[in-house]
Amino acid sequence: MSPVIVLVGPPGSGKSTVAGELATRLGVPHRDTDTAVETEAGRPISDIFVDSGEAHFRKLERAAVSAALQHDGVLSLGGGAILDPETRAELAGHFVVFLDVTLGEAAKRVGLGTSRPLLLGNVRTQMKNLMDARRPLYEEVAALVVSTDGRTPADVSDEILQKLETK
Ligand SMILES: Nc1ncnc2c1ncn2[C@@H]1O[C@H](COP(=O)(O)OP(=O)(O)OP(=O)(O)O)[C@@H](O)[C@H]1O
Ligand SMILES: O=C(O)C1=C[C@@H](O)[C@@H](O)[C@H](O)C1
Ligand SMILES: [Mg+2]
Repeated sequence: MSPVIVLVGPPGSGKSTVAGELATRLGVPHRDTDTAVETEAGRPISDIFVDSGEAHFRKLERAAVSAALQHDGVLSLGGGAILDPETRAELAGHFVVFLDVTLGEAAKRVGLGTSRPLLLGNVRTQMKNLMDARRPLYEEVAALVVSTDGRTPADVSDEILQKLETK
């Protein structure tokens, strides 16, 4: 078994939201690696970062990605999961979709909450650094890039399902 669609992209690109919509429309389960890590650890990601550090979070995330790739349905990854070379290698052969978003739109969507520890401080600056560094990695693993600016999760899902049918 393996997921029919895997979504990657920066925070605020809409991976979790769109994956939920795709799963509902396809009538299959939705898995999200951030949720899996939180369930397994029994605490929110923001607490894992503060108490145990990012490196520890990345270890938990690596294991969660590997496990989730053994299940069917639609899978959304955490924004930084593709930083891991083993994860990128494991994604080969899957239908991976990069949800693209501009800096301004992503910053608006994530707001100023504390649930995304890597964006604390100046959200726009952190987001810009993170997007610049990761864009080549998102592109490397993706079979399809879908722009999400000015589009609803339903519009984004329509495009992905249409491409899935003709792939
Ligand atoms: N196409 C869209 N248009 C407008 N708002 C959106 C769109 N997709 C998602 N959102 C909103 O943006 C916010 C972030 O979406 P979501 O949590 O799905 O992003 P994510 O890519 O999973 O982020 P993370 O990497 O932090 O898990 C949510 O409030 C969601 O409702
Ligand atoms: O972009 C990132 O590195 C992250 C994104 C979120 O999905 C979470 O996985 C965590 O907050 C780290
Ligand atoms: Mg998410």
